Amino acid sequence: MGRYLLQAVKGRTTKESTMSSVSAYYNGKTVLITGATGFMGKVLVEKLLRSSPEVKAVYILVRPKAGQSMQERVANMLKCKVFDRVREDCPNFHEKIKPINAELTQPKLAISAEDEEELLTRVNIVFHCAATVRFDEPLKHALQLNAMGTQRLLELARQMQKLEAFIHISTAYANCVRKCIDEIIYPPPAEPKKLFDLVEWLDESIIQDITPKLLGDWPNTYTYTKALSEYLIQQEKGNLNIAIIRPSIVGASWHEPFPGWIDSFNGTSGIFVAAGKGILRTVIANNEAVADMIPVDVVINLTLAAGWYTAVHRPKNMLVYNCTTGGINPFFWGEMEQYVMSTFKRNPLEQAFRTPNAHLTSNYLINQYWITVSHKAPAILYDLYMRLTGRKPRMMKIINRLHKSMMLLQYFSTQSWDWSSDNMNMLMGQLNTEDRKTEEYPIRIQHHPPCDHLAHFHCKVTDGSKHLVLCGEPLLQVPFLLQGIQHPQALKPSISNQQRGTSR
Ligand SMILES: CCCCCCCCCCCCCCCC(=O)SCCNC(=O)CCNC(=O)[C@H](O)C(C)(C)COP(=O)(O)OP(=O)(O)OC[C@H]1O[C@@H](n2cnc3c(N)ncnc32)[C@H](O)[C@@H]1OP(=O)(O)O
Ligand SMILES: NC(=O)C1=CN([C@@H]2O[C@H](COP(=O)(O)OP(=O)(O)OC[C@H]3O[C@@H](n4cnc5c(N)ncnc54)[C@H](OP(=O)(O)O)[C@@H]3O)[C@@H](O)[C@H]2O)C=CC1
Repeated sequence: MGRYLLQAVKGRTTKESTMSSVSAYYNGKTVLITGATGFMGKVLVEKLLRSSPEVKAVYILVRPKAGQSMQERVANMLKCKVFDRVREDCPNFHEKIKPINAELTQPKLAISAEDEEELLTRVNIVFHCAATVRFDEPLKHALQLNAMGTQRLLELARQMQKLEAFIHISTAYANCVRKCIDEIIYPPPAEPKKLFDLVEWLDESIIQDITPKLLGDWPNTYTYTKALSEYLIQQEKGNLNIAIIRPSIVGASWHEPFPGWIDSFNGTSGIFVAAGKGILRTVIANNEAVADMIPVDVVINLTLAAGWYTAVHRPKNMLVYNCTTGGINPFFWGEMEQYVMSTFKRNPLEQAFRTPNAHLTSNYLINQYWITVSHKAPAILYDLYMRLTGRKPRMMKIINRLHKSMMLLQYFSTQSWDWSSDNMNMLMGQLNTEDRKTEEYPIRIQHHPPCDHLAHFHCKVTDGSKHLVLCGEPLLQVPFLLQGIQHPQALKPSISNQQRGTSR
């Protein structure tokens, strides 16, 4: 093992090596992860523990939430199906995970002095995934978490005695006001410190009122605060070795730990579910615009590989990695519609409201027409039926929520962006022969026709905390869209639960 560690540390790429240099690098290291309870964080923790079983410790910053203590949350998280494979490979993997009570919006991240001391003396690599990804987050909270939280974490990282790399997860849409996005930090939408002062003393309602003015061309508080945090990192990184990863729309896993895992309705996932349930019939989108989706495991591979490269090669300048697919393997929303619809026709979901039949349109009036005819009218009738049969009406509520999310997403479904990917290509070149041979860290999808990889990552949605199972197979439980909807013409599942072979 020592030989591989040495090789990795020296950045050698010899043919004799029999282990991925990325995996070898993390063996023996102490890692700190924020956002580990989230969609991407879980996949990061899993891959790290599975591919580098000798990793020394993985500290995760976790807050108590929804009446659950930090310990309860972590115990629940580790039961998640995404950890099945690592559980099999290394049954004691949980012993490596060291949860730390933290709240990123609080001064000093609300970490106790004792825990802070432990982190400062031990951590070698930081992965910062925590963020609010809600598009409608009030500006004050989005700033406190995405921008100030990042600043606070940087402050902590600067004091870490053994830190080798700090990896920040941003988004490819942080600079979505530009059409061509290079792997550089652009000027921020506003001076972060001035904004922090402003939100400190201004009343919440006044901040809400002036938010559209402050956002300017930015479509939401999420992308705005992610742009600010990139700039803050550039300004305040000091001597730290930092890299920024910018994924586009992150979808279900391609291969790892198994195809199709997802546990979030963010990005396109919720829309696909609504379409598959037959509830969503019309979507504002441009057929010719690129649907830039990337599987979560590919993003995590790139993140870990970038961590290795940053720590071992210590590039002079901070590197930004655009983690996108459109430039390499473009797939368009029009193709997506056909692909998603044909998949649902072949593999109908359980208890669908109607037969799936969603269409994209870029015409606002046509969309409004179909919203009235195909969304609202059936919802009103269905809710009437529910009332008459003594049950609680809920379809209109679902439809309204769907419309709200479609409104927030349409900015991204009607435009295309060009992201350069030179750093991603460079990183691929840096991976040693063993990395390429074993494909342990595939960081881009280039040799598969688009539909091939979509077959995995769009149509397989499995388990997770939200009990989603949509593997080109029936959907089991989807909170809120499904519960209570027992339409007489509900589509029958194409295969049984036993055949499905999932844990739920
Ligand atoms: C056929 C072809 C299609 C083509 C289709 C094109 C679409 C084109 C998309 C472009 C996509 C760009 C993506 C940008 C790239 C990033 O950077 S992605 C990361 C960015 N963040 C996001 O995507 C988040 C967007 N979502 C939001 O901001 C908020 O969820 C919304 C939309 C404002 C809704 O807020 P809300 O009404 O308060 O609802 P929310 O609290 O989110 O959810 C309440 C409950 O409903 C559940 N739920 C939410 N949505 C759903 C759903 N759809 N189904 C079932 N349950 C749901 C939640 O899980 C939650 O359940 P519990 O946790 O309570 O059990
Ligand atoms: N999903 C996507 O499509 C994309 C995501 N990204 C970026 O990737 C990163 C991860 O996203 P994703 O996993 O999807 O997001 P999730 O919403 O699934 O996870 C967010 C994580 O941040 C944690 N968190 C939120 N608020 C706080 C807080 N106040 N203190 C401590 N921790 C907090 C959450 O913890 P808790 O469980 O306690 O809520 C959770 O672990 C984000 O930085 C996001 O911007 C970029 C592009 C696309």
